[in-house]
Amino acid sequence: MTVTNSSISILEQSSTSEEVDMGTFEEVDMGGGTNDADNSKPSELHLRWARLQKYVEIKDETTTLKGKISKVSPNAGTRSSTVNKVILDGISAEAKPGEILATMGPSGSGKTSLMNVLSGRAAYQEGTISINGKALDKYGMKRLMSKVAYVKQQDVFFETLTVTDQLTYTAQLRFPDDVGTKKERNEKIRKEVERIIKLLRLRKVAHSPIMMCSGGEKKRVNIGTELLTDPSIIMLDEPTSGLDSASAISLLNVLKDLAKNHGKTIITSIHQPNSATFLNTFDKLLMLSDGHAVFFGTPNDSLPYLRSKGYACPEGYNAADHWMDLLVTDSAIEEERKEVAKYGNPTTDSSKKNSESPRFCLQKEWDNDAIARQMDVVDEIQSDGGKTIGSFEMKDGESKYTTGWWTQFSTLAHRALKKNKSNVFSPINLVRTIAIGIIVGIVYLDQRYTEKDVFNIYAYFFFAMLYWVFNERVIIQKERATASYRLSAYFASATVADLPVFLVMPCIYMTISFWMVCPSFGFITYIAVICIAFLSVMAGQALGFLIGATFDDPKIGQSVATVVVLFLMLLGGFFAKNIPSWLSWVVYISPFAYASNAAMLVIFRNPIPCDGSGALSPMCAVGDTTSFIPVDDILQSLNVFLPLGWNIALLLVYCLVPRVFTYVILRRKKGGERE
Ligand SMILES: Nc1ncnc2c1ncn2[C@@H]1O[C@H](COP(=O)(O)OP(=O)(O)OP(=O)(O)O)[C@@H](O)[C@H]1O
Repeated sequence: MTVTNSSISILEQSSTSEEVDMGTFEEVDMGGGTNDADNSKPSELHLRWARLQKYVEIKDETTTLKGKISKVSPNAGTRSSTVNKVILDGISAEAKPGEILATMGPSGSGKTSLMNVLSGRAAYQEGTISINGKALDKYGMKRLMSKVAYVKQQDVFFETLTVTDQLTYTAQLRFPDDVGTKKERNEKIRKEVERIIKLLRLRKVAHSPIMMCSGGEKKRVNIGTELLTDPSIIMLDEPTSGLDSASAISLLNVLKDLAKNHGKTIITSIHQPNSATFLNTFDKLLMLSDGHAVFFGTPNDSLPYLRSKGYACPEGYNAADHWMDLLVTDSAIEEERKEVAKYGNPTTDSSKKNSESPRFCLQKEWDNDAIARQMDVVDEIQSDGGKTIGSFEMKDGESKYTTGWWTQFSTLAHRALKKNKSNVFSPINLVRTIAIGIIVGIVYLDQRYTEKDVFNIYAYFFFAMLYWVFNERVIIQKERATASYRLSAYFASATVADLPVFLVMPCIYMTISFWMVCPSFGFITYIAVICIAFLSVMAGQALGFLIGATFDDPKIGQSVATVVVLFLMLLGGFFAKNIPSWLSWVVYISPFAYASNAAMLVIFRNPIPCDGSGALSPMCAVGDTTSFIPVDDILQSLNVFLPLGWNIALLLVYCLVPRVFTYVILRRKKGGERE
């Protein structure tokens, strides 16, 4: 059994662009009409969006607090206690191949939301997104998702893998299976990984574990992972956050190189760059405030624009800082604005002050319609499920995965085993396991197959079955969003790769303690007991998976696991001799019970000789050294139920059923990821 008390954690990996199909960009329909993209290379994608509107329904707490029954939702037109919170309000702009578009704005202005929508990872309610002049419908958006590399804010890595390993495993998952023989495929992957390492200047750390890399290097590894599929559009959510200025500049230079020399379309959100970066690195700037666009154009043009609105940037002042100063509203002014909105007195001082707030002025002044008209697509909107949108087409029956199940499974299992190796077989883990084996061995040293040792033997084996429950970790890494592999392959690989974690250490522990505690029981009993311990461990692992998958918050998962395991353990046999009858059913759902039943059935196969101690009186009288206790009596006194086969079968059920439920839960969660 292996439900942990140390950590049940669910890690979310933001491997969001792992669905990329290799080599399909050539097929992109360039679209017709007058777009700049007409002159672009086949692999280049010109992304435009017009009048993008996104809102989410939120509970109107003021309504609830005041006890109102309902409130009219502004857009839905129905009576309800929810209101629509506008996240993006009619945003229009474009990102061209060879250019870097920077989105800037205060925290909460909608930068991440915009990128989520543009990459196809979040829904939007109104507006048009087009690629090379073709508007995308729902299916086109889905396919767009596979063409965009999306580097999220947080770096998510298997920290113990080296940079080269991380890139190689990702490439193995994404390169199509049918690019020649296995050797040719591996050679291609090796070359591609080398290319990325060179491109992102990662040579120095190519063979270092990721955890040893600096923040800037980690970001570059993250970008490199996304670049493996040679995407045409690269979106980055605040790639420079947490980096010192030298690393930030170096990273931005890499992006510049990708845009200028490799024709990538790059969209990046950024927090207050320095003046030189602001003016010289970005080709276009989209300034957002409260979900509104307040400027779109070149960073250089943004300064005359501000001047024309009466907000000229002071001489020598960082232009990006100036923008932010204008858009970040003083909270006192914001409070007053709310007051005015609530009680409505347009002649008060506060409303006057509010109308003078640069933030609201800039929101009002920006001519959204003019930009939207420029961004409107030339071709009529496609309404055929995206089938005519070049490479966004997905033929009937075509798999969205570029690799087969077995490639996915073996790569993921290999990766996870490598990752586990350094964690699990650390010297400290080995020493701990050996030490515990020896201590338990000393405590129960040299038990004999006689009356007085029956209880000790029972205690030793029960402890052996449950010890690992409280010592191993259950980690389910939910690599959610889209992935370049099937959930089933991932799940199977996670189970297999965790086996060394769950089996090798218990095996070492059992080997040491068994031969110290009961050497006279023989090799067959040793093997049988180890097999039962494995089943017990796997049943516990399954239970841990299930709890881990059910609760997104690892802390909640951990707490639930502790309670569940304690409950099943306490009522699972050894500790529960006179439990109330209304709780007696618990023993039938406790895998501990089946595991210890099976172990007892394997150990106590022959009648037990009485040794005169009277330990099991009245089965053996004091001084009686000639009688034997029948096996059935011993088993009955230890509350063992069901024959060996049944106990093993039920343990197997325990190993399988929670895994099936875990798979279903992960599947449902994965499905619900997109809005
Ligand atoms: N699903 C949602 N439900 C409710 N509000 C949301 C949802 N998604 C985004 N928001 C809100 O929309 C606004 C914009 O969020 P977003 O994450 O896009 O901002 P941001 O500009 O990227 O901020 P930051 O710079 O802090 O990352 C925020 O007020 C956020 O709370």
